[in-house]
Amino acid sequence: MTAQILDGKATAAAIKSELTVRVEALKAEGVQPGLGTLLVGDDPGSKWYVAGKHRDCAEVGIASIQRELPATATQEEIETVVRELNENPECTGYIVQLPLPKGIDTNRVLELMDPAKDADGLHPMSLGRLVLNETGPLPCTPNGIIELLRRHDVEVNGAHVVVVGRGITVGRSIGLLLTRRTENATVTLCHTGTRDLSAQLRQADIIVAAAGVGHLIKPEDVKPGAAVLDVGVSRDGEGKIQGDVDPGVAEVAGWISPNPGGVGPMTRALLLVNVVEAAERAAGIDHAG
Ligand SMILES: Nc1nc(=O)c2c([nH]1)NC[C@@H]1CN(c3ccc(C(=O)N[C@@H](CCC(=O)O)C(=O)O)cc3)C=[N+]21
Repeated sequence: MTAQILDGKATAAAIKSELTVRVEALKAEGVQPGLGTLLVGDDPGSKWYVAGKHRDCAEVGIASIQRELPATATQEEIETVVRELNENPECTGYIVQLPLPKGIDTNRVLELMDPAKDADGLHPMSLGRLVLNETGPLPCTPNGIIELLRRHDVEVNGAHVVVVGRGITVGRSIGLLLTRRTENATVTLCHTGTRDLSAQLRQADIIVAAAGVGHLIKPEDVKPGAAVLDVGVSRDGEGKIQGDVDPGVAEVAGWISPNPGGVGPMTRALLLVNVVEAAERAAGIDHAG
């Protein structure tokens, strides 16, 4: 058996074409959504991601507001740009590209952001709202994973999802989405302290691999027919990017997300969703959909 593909690239394209329609509707109401990005330093990877986000914006009609600071920027200089973006009416949502340089208090920067403009869904206010079942921006990668499953008709309701990794952007937050009554999954959160990871994984109907450990998930860990989502990014001995899922898993799983081409494009698409929804909320348009 070879797993069916959870095609993130195609699904992200479909979401983007739906967003184009919503952006047109906003423009008809006189609202122009705009995504701001703050990039500090000159890490080539971060530059590339940020450029990709602005390319996505152009595709769906969202304006781009780009702010850059050198790697030597101080906490105060970064916070000044955050305040400017908070007040800039052209910026309806924004992200501070992570990680910030060493020595910068990241949480202090993020807490300074206007929660109404949080495009990542990772502001403490947004995460708090998620815990409290209130509407607000959702974390992009978890939301992208759920949307990817939904659009491929993979049953989440009643499923046992085993998540590997306790990072803020994926591991810690995805359980909050999956256990809402609308998703209705049962979630086990595993991490490096989990005693018998293989035993946990073998119970899973759906595996979310977000540990950042190359090829951590082996074919023998996977229940035949399970859906496996590869979120991980790490480098092998030769510096080549690899996912958390061993290629052999495709022979056992029922569904697999390629990496690249799976969760990454979905993260970017759901960022755009957050920008459009924030602009809709600000304009008093109700499109929770
Ligand atoms: N405030 C903030 N928000 C983020 O969302 C954020 C961040 N900081 N810092 C860095 C990480 C990383 N990240 C990626 C998103 C999409 C792809 C993506 O689309 N990757 C493509 C291909 C990448 C390639 O070919 O190199 C894919 O998986 O198919 C990758 C990485 C968002 N991040």
